[in-house]
Amino acid sequence: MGMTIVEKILARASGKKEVSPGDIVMAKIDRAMVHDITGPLTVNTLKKYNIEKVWDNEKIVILFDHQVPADSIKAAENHILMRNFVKEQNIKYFYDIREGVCHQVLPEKGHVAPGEVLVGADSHTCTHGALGAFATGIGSTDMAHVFATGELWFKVPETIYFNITGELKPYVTSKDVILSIIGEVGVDGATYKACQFGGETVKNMSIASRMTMTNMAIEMGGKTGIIEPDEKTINYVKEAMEKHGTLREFKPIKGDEDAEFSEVYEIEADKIEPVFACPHNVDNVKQCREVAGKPIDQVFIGSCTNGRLEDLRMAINVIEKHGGIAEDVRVIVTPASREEYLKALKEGIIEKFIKYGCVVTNPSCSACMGSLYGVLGPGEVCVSTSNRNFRGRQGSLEAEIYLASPITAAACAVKGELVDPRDL
Ligand SMILES: CC(C)[C@H](C(=O)O)[C@@H](O)C(=O)O
Ligand code: SF4
Repeated sequence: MGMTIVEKILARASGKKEVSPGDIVMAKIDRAMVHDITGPLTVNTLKKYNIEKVWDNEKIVILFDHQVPADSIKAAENHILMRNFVKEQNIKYFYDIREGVCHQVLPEKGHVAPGEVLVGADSHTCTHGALGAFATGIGSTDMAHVFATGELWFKVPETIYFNITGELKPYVTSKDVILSIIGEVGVDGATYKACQFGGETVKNMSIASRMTMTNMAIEMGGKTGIIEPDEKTINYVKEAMEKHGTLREFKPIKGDEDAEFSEVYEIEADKIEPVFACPHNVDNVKQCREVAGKPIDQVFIGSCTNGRLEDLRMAINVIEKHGGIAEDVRVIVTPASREEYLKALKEGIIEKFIKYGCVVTNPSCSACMGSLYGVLGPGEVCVSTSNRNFRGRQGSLEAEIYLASPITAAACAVKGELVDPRDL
């Protein structure tokens, strides 16, 4: 019987010829990542078990993104603890407060390659599956095991295949595709499954748009999101590695022709409309026109879902076309990384955001989870390009978050209310 890409990656990483869903395997880890919030727990667990040396100081990536620059004494203490650990263990890849969100920084610096196994102490590690790796979020204590041994056990997941064909309509983006999928599947409809996205629509997407899709696999319970590597993937990865001195050999893997999926969804791209995930669940997905007209207080354009150059471009185009943002709406723009920020700066995008009265912040998780700034007060309504809209996610339990694409979010910023970008 044929194997899916995920099965083949896990088989190779555990030294087996064949694996099937449900098998327990011990896999070798190619890259392991912790950030400023999850790292301290991993380090303290290592200390508790008297582990003196990590398994490989060149395969661990440590990065600060959630609370940067430190916004509290607690955050500053976490940073100190992690900086000390980096020195003590001679960790080769350490990115202090300046680089941006882990799920953009790792791919762009060449830390993710097709066919590899990547674990991160962050639930959106599934993002990296857009590059054809098996990538998944794990807990900080499991991460301590990885830091100590370079291995971790996995139950081989079943795979759901989303076959997406046809062309997306104008004003519809990969964010609308993934939100629509989650609306159909439900927040727990893919629990512990690998969510594989394919078809000509995905093939035509940029790597950034693909990352938006795999990023949100966890929002339907997925163990990972994955897209088979193609020429675009290989070029992206090689370029990133060459640019940052992380060049290494990697062997891309694709699924077998006769691989078995637990479910297959056929999705027609031209039927997808601009949508919002409405409060307070990611699967509460409605067409923009169904909820249009509600006044809003804040718009957040950023995060590991939609803070990349193409997202910033899409947003500024809408704002510029309509001559600016509504007077009483706060718009927070956060590039996902320093590199994306610099590119946007060179293109003049940042200057335009500032000119129109948007607040442009340093690359970070920013307002995404209310852990840094852009916190919402009671009764406030926010349109966000991020990936979670749970009660209290960005501050007050009485605030409301509508998730949307950068085009839709920008349209709402222009109008000062929920709107379908085609109706501006
Ligand atoms: C802080 C971190 C553990 C958390 C996660 O794992 O996802 C955060 O990034 C989030 O998006 O909620
Ligand atoms: S940007 Fe948001 S979703 Fe992504 S890692 Fe940061 S807090 Fe988590």
